[in-house]
Amino acid sequence: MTSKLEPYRVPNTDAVYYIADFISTEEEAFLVHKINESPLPKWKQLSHRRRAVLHLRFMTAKRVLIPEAMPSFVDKYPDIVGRIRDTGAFGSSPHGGPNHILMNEYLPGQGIMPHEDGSAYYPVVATLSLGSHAMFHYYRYKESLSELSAEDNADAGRAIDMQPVLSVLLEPRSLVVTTSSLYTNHLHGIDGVIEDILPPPNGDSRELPSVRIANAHMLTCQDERHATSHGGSLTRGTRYSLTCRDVEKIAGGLPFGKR
Ligand SMILES: O=C(O)CCC(=O)C(=O)O
Ligand SMILES: [Fe+2]
Repeated sequence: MTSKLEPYRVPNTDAVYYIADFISTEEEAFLVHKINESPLPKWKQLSHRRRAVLHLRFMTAKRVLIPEAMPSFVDKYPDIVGRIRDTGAFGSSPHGGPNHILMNEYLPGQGIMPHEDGSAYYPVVATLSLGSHAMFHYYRYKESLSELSAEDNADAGRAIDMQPVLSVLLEPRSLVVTTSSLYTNHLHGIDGVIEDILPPPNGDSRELPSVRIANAHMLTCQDERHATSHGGSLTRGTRYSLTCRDVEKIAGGLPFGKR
């Protein structure tokens, strides 16, 4: 990854970068307003939450991108796409920056099951959080078949080790960049809870989930800093995430080329 991102590298990994205050509170308020204004057909109701393929640029069922103009609230004011491009996160990707953005809405209590983002994208995702924090966990698969229980085998999927390999607290207005092995052979997810409980760092955490926040020292919001340094709980509000990726194949064979 580029040297520009290096100061934002989350300790204990070489694959995740955390940038607090990637946008201002004014920009956040503007974006949330724009998101809520976006026409309803753009929203898709998933089983647990709404996702708007604010498709900025559209992807077909065959996972090929059809060029479409992005709404101005992601590439003019605020110029999220340009700012992400400037971080160098997509410096080696086919189009040098994100060309596709999926937007998720999470009400308190809603989350996203551990999953992989898949191979249609270049293996970098930059996620902007708006409105509320989220506790974001990365998971690995269990290694060998012998570790699989009969139940796991019946499921025919690979068993997931539910002890996260890395947990980061995503503050509102922050950008988290996931790259390389944490993109390609790990999973990620957010628990569907109404509050995140953080144990006191050196206290007795036997009765509490032992979550170690890898980016605790990088946080800038008062409540998040307090909860991670002293223990406590953080109540979820409505959160929007803009997940920005580079779709490798573009319909019509017209390469975008780097801007
Ligand atoms: O909301 C987030 O931060 C994660 C969303 C996600 O993993 C996805 O859309 O693939
Ligand atoms: Fe994802």
